[in-house]
Amino acid sequence: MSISDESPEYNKWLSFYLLCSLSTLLWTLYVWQQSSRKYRLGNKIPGPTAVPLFGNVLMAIGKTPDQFINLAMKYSEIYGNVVRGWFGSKLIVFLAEPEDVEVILNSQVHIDKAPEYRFFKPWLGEGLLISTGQKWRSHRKMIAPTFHINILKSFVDVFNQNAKSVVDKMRPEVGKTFDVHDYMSGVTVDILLETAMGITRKTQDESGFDYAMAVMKMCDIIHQRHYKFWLRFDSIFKLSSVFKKQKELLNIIHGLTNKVIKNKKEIYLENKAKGIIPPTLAELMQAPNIDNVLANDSKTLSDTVFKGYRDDLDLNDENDVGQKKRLAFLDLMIESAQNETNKISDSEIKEEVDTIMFEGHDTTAAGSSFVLCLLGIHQHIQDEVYKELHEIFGDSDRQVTFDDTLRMKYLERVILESLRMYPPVPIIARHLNRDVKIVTNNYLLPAGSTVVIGTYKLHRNPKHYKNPDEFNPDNFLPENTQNRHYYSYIPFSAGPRSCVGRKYALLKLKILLSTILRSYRTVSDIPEEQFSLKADIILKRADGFRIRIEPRKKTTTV
Ligand code: HEM
Repeated sequence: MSISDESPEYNKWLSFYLLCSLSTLLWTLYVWQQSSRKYRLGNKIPGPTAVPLFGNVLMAIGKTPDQFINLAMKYSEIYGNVVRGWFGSKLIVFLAEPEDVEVILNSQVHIDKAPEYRFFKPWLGEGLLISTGQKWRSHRKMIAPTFHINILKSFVDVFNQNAKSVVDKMRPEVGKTFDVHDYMSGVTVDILLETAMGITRKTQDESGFDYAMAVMKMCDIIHQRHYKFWLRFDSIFKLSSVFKKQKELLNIIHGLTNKVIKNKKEIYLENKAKGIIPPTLAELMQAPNIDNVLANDSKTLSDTVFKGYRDDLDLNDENDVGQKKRLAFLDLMIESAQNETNKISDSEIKEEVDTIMFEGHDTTAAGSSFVLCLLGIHQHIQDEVYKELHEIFGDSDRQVTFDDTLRMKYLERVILESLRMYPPVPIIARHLNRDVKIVTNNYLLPAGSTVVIGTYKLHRNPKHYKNPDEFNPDNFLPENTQNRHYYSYIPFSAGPRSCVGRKYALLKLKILLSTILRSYRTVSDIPEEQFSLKADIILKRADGFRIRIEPRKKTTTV
């Protein structure tokens, strides 16, 4: 009996053979893959069982941001502080041991960001956060000095005015339960518009508000591209409604940055023609005396905490040349481009301003919101903070000075501890261009893999913090920090690519929080065990930062 090539029997056999051939092909591919160097090295590291071709990617699909955090925590409980995962054929290694983290972050070689940062590219271009190589080096060298302590001191007034304004805005909330992040986010953008772009409250029109909203929504889109697996593919993303939304938002964001840069440049040139020239970056960097370091009593607690990975920010401050007129970061960049100290084009300036606006926004908004919630829970710690503030200010409601911030030692410990337990940037990711050997078990991580540093997990290592899940500002008493591994505390990352805004952020947080806490007591009825966290690029509470505020006793103006 013959089987005709039209018959159902023939089709059945054909399908069977095709399926067998495909399975054999996939199996051979899988076996070949597994024997490759990358797989051999990767599979030495513990991690969940991977499915052929997909690796571990299927377990992440469909997870919401808070479920994703829980999953990551579950695997770190099972496999420890070095865990591998396969994203298809891509090796991802999660690190949470300070010794291993130091190998990566302290290196001048492993400075490339992971491919996921490309989602920021349409917004931030080749700004400091994502650029690499020579471009990153030269821009970092140019931008780090704009965060010089003298420039920061000149922002104290802006921080104070905005802190006062948010206290006023929060007044109608007295006695109610509300999400304090809304307020922290708003005030942070206002401060950034002023300090990064030089747009003051008076000169801000509707576009400032639209810009702030657009920044917040763009963060959300980038986050969606991280956890909605299909949106990772540019071809699919470009067909989605999210892409259309992104285009609209970028028009708003880039529209304002371009407009401001254009105006500022025109003003600079007009002034220059009149002989009015602002102080130059070069002036700031030309220290009359290299030994003129900041006196010890003007060093903050965090200067000590972060001294282990001394970065270019410290070098800046040693070149202290006295207080200067206030200039926004943008003014400084325009000035340095115009006087040809630095080669930077208008579009590169735009990328750097957009980067600062992004990096400086939700990080501090989330950081300050966590502090207010934690103090709302731990009333005895809030009492200590208030006692310290009362010692500094008495009953006066005068503005905070830079020197006052140096005296806020306990508040600083509270901020550092809050950043330990709830680091606004919960993961830092790098792409490895070369093999690297880490300390744990001498594992060799092959070039081409992605390293993910889990700040959240690292900061809760019982080897370095006695009761890691307990909110205890005393973790930052000098006697407790001096023998701790420096890389066990990296809320601002560390090494050459550390956060350039660290000192700015800490100064702003102290002024903002002290002003709020002098006016209100915060109260929270939700204990930390019930916080529902989500890594929305920035770590936040999925359940909202809900607190109540009660007015402090009436103060008298001096
Ligand atoms: C509590 C507040 C902040 C936290 C926790 C924080 C944390 C971080 C972290 C962890 C990184 C490294 C990111 C990575 O490698 O993926 C970073 C980079 C950066 N941050 Fe911050 N940041 C804060 C505030 C700020 C502020 C206020 C600014 C600017 C005004 C700023 C500007 C930057 C910039 C430009 C970079 C890129 C630096 C480079 O790659 O050279 N940050 N920040």
